[in-house]
Amino acid sequence: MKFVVKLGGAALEDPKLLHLAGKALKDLVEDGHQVAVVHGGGVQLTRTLAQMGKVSEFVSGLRVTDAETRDAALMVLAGRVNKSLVAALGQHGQSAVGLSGGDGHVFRARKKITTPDLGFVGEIASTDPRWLDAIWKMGAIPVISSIALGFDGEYYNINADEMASACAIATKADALVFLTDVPGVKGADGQVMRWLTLKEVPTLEKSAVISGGMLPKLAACKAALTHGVKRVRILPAEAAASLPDLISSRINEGTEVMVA
Ligand SMILES: Nc1ncnc2c1ncn2[C@@H]1O[C@H](COP(=O)(O)OP(=O)(O)O)[C@@H](O)[C@H]1O
Ligand SMILES: CC(=O)N[C@@H](CCC(=O)OP(=O)(O)O)C(=O)O
Repeated sequence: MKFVVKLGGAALEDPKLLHLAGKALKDLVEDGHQVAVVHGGGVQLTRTLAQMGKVSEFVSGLRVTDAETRDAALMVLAGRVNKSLVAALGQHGQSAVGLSGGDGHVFRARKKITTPDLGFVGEIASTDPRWLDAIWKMGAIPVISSIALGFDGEYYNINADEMASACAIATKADALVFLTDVPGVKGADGQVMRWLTLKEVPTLEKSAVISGGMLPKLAACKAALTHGVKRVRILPAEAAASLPDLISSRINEGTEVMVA
């Protein structure tokens, strides 16, 4: 099976979770699966920006990104966070190749047109997954940061959930899993929903049961499901070890997002 696993910044903060996730990813590869990792790093970027004296501002879960913020995103996401993840996989004896969307033109971006304007925030305009195939042929895991190269020569900051769904669609993945810092999507009663259909999402958004970072995540789930990705799950990073159980549907953690 082909898995795209998205690792959120909050999960990457905790060395124990990183260790757990790294082991689970290596086990999947050992079992003969193809695995691509797309990572975030929002928390880490916010921290670096604060050190630079910049306050982070988000609109519907997306960071307002001026040129200085975009350059910091390159430094933090494509740099420190990406390389740390490659190193963590290496500690498990799993080789990994770090790249951002610009490398090999795997992901090209265009500016996201929004009101208000978000600056250098992009969306994926085209993909070329051949480099990912080459990395898989070598038995390695591609580790992809959420930066993509525009046709105007500028790098764009892409929400990592959106990048993960673009990756799952481009590679025709069987499953897209979001490893995150919450036990799943919580409903109006505060309980984790074991299943969530796309039809239910707009009502939950209108009543603000779903907000913040969960908005782009569910938009990414929808994009993947409507473009042929069969399994989409939001999973607490603590449950990373149960990733292989996803294949047999024996998994009892997180929220399975479904078309209907
Ligand atoms: N209904 C909901 N259920 C769970 N989390 C929610 C919900 N609505 C908003 N959230 C927020 O979404 C966040 C997860 O998104 P995000 O911070 O972007 O995670 P990640 O870094 O893994 O992408 C949670 O920490 C939580 O604050
Ligand atoms: C446009 C936009 O908002 N990009 C995100 C990219 C990182 C990300 O998405 O990280 P998490 O998955 O850890 O939240 C940002 O700047 O925070």
